[in-house]
Amino acid sequence: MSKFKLASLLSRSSSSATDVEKKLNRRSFSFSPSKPKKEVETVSIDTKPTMAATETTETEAPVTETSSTSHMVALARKISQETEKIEAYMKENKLPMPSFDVDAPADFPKLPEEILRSRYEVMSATKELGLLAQGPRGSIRWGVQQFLDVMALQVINHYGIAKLFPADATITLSELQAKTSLDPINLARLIRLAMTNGIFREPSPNMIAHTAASRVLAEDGDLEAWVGFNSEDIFPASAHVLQALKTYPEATSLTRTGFCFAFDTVDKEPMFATFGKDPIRARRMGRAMMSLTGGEGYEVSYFVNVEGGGYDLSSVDATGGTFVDIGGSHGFVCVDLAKRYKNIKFVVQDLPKTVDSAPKPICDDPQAAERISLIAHDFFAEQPTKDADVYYFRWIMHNYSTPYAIQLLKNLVPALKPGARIVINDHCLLEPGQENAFDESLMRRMDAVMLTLLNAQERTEAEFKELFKAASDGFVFKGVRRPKGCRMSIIEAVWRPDLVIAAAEAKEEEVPKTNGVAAEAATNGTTAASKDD
Ligand SMILES: C[S@@+](CC[C@H](N)C(=O)[O-])C[C@H]1O[C@@H](n2cnc3c(N)ncnc32)[C@H](O)[C@@H]1O
Repeated sequence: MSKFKLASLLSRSSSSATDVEKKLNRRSFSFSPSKPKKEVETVSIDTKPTMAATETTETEAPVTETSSTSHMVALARKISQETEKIEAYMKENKLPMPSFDVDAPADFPKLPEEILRSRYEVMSATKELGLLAQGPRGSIRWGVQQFLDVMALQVINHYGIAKLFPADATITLSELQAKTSLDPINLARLIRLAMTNGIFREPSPNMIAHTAASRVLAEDGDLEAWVGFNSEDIFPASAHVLQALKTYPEATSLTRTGFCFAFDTVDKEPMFATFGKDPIRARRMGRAMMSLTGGEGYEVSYFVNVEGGGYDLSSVDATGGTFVDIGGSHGFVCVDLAKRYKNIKFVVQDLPKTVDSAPKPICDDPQAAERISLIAHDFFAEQPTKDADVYYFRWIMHNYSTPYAIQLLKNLVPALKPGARIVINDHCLLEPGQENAFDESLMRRMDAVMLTLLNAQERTEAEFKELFKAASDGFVFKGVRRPKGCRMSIIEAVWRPDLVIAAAEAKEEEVPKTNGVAAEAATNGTTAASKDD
């Protein structure tokens, strides 16, 4: 008997989210130890973690810790050294230094790589120095209360306090109190708590003024949505994660999440369905996502620009092939790709409501627009676009726990032609301490958000590889790349059922495993095959 059931490998394999949940309501391999990370091709900001006791920087005059220099002083010197580099660059380019003064820019301009690196060094070292200055007990005692800062910001954002007076004006506390239905005493106490984080200031007793932070909260609707989504959806949901984990420790179901416990939807509906019924909340989440993904390190250009380490589709372009963007929203990735590649045909798939609300025409370039079609498709059903060259998932896999993610890949199988590429564009977690400290904290928070809302997760390279392997032996994992400066990685596999068939036949004929590519592919998940490709 062949080890590989070819019929099942090539069979149609769609099923609904609920079916998946019933069949596979367990975490299948999340706890498998990952191997030490091999060198990734490119990583974003190449700073070293600063928590290590023996710390050096990659600057010309490294700050080293000697027996006469404490780690705290080494950190303080590093902060000073890296800040001076930032200042020198800003002065040279006649740019203002960061400030919370009301008229200061809300963001740094786009910085060259080494200055960006200095910024990250300062952020990481400052955090570490702050923890050391608090001491271990103090860092925990006071760290655990950070949710109160979120609570103050939640209330201020919800009541639109920042929009109640102009950026260049001051207002008395009583005038501000008169402009809102928020109880006056509570307004005063929460605004003063927010001030400890640079949001508003009190230049003289009972006179309130804006800072650059409160000003941007008033002016930037996407940031307002980001704060609303985080503080009114994720924050209450996170307070129920413990309850969810205690009740359903396997933590894979979309309807048994912290979110579901917080909003009374346990075993009723997943978060996406709850938002589907509430247009205001759905719109807020959409704008919040725009605020995140339009930000530094997430731009679509990182995927599109081959010169900067993006994904090369020129061979697909040469043959006029097809690119399918699964869960592709309004198709903005395909629009950018279509402007670069003049022959590729694009199919954007999403839920009917999303497809219906896409702009028409999809973009202002007719040559690009005519090659992009949008179709309604539920990615928990079998893939309807057959024989495409590339199937692309951006920000999709991290929304699902392992059983669902495997199902998403299985649903492709009936549509795949040999050589079809499956490209996932998501965070890919490095081993602890390999990322710069700021990015690591950001990605691990995102991982926790996924747990909170969807019992989902960010993944390591090993976990992505296992997803493909669990979905079908026909997927050949090709590895992970990350464009420089980008937080998202490009994870790729190719569909090679021929190798599985050959391996099965070889096995049936009792050909020794060492004989050839096929047997190797069958046993180790296909390294040889990817070299072949
Ligand atoms: C996090 S967004 C990612 C959107 C886009 N790929 C991007 O990079 O911004 C997830 C997308 O998946 C879509 N989606 C959710 N459930 C879906 C389903 N069952 N079938 C198809 N699309 C779905 C949502 O409408 C949304 O556009």
